[in-house]
Amino acid sequence: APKTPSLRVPRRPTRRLRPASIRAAAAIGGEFGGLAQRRAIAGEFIERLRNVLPGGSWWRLEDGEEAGGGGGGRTEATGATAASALSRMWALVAADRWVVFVGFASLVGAALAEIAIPHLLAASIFSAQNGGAVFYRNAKLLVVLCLISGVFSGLRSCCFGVANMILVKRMREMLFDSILSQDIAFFDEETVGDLTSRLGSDCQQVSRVIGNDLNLISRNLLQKRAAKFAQEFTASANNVIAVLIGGISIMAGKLTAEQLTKFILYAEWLILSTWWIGDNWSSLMQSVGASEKVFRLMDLLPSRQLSLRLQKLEGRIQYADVSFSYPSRPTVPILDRLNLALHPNEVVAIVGLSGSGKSTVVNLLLRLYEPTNGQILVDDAPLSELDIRWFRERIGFVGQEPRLFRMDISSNIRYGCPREVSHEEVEWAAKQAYAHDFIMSLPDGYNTIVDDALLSGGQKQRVAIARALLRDPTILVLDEATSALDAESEHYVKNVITKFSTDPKARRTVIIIAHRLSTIQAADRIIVMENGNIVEDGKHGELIKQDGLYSRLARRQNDALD
Ligand SMILES: Nc1ncnc2c1ncn2[C@@H]1O[C@H](COP(=O)(O)OP(=O)(O)OP(=O)(O)O)[C@@H](O)[C@H]1O
Repeated sequence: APKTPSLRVPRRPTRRLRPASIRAAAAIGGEFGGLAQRRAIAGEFIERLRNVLPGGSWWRLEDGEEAGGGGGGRTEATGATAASALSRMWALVAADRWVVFVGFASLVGAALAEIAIPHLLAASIFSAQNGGAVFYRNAKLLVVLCLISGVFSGLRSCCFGVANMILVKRMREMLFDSILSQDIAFFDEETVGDLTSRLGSDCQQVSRVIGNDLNLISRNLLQKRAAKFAQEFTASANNVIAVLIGGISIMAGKLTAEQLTKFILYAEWLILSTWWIGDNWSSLMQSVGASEKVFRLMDLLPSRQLSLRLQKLEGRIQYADVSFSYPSRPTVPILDRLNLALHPNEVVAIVGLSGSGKSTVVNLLLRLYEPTNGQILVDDAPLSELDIRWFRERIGFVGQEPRLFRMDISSNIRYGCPREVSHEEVEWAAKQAYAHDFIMSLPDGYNTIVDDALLSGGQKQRVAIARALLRDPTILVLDEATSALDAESEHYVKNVITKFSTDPKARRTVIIIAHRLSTIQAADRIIVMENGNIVEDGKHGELIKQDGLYSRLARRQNDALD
């Protein structure tokens, strides 16, 4: 339903800061300052005047600065940005432009019908005095016009409502697409609240442009024009500016009561239309302001991606003098000239105290971030030049807290696999990950619906390992859960890792970030990290003999178990 000023609650007086120009003038002082101050006060007076005139905001309940969608408050657009924002919105709905055209056609139809109503209303009332055919003819016409206006108004609201939904849907899809393709560093800086606000309230506010503002502005503009046009036909009513003068004119016989009534009805209409236009104009500008934030995010491109694809990935990885700081904390070095070489099919465990940089080493390999200095080579090709999608399809990653979706276990294991897989293959992967037995003990086996809450941490990790193995990745990264695994799960994870190093069919390059040293004793090599550097490198037995950090960590964990 159209918004009318009378529906609004009067705005409580807001505390306003004195404009900077007044404060500056006061600070300058003296005669020159006095002149500047007078000018600034005049400027403020004009601003207040504009505020109470049509389109001003004195009756609004919300405070300008405090209101608006989350993450940035309300922004009003200027004319130039409004034109470009409107043309982009038009591009989004252009494929379904017929809805907008039908909406505008109905708008014109409804406005023309409505504008004739006051004229006929007055004519009907006054012809009722005399009774007879004229009255009945006017009354019938009035009913027909009301019907036409009702049907067209309904069609207009419906079409603009549909156009509105199309705009919001397309905008949200494009924005969501753009958010998904951003670099991980983008998410370090943007808060979830801001992003959901862009997708939610900002898109909704933008959509008001078509569904509400443009629609009502056009309707009222049209009615203003039509009212003026109709007014010219109400003879001498044009010469009257007030009811009082009208009354006097009636008494003097210059004007009929019918003419005065028509004039009053049209005059009221004109005033209301003017208010509505002003009101909707400022709302339109706010919607366009919200659209700027949305379009800015939509236009944000992820970092440049290259498209080198190797004939076959063997799984040789080399970190050459890699230094790194997270973009959100550029002054804090996390890795400092790190050198590390992993051979194809090697099972390497990375251990170290919390915060030593283990996950960061893996984040760089997954290309979630780019090294600040140095480079990572994969099969001797710079990682930064590889087609990232192609490379990630060949990497399996099992995080510390794997996510399961609310669907059956079989679908959870298949999730993300780029090819069709049979049930036998799913079962094979589950057996490799030591998940088959516990899955079979569930009420519906592989068809049991699960989600994050229905399985233990160890079981979820084994389902995630099965998911990764089903894709048969050349490189597998396993970030072992830090939270306590039950003894049985720990035993199975240990078995999985042992299988990678001993079973020729299961071999691939494996990187395990380990927190329980008991699980990685069978690894081909153990890398020990401290403060972003590698401080020890060797097999379990060798490192224990070295009596360094690894052996201290191992002793500490044994003591904890005793
Ligand atoms: N996204 C990030 N932005 C800024 N700093 C980060 C980010 N992620 C990690 N860090 C910082 O980088 C350092 C190394 O973190 P990292 O996660 O690599 O350590 P870790 O050895 O894997 O630790 P844990 O064993 O606890 O998982 C820590 O000081 C951490 O605070």
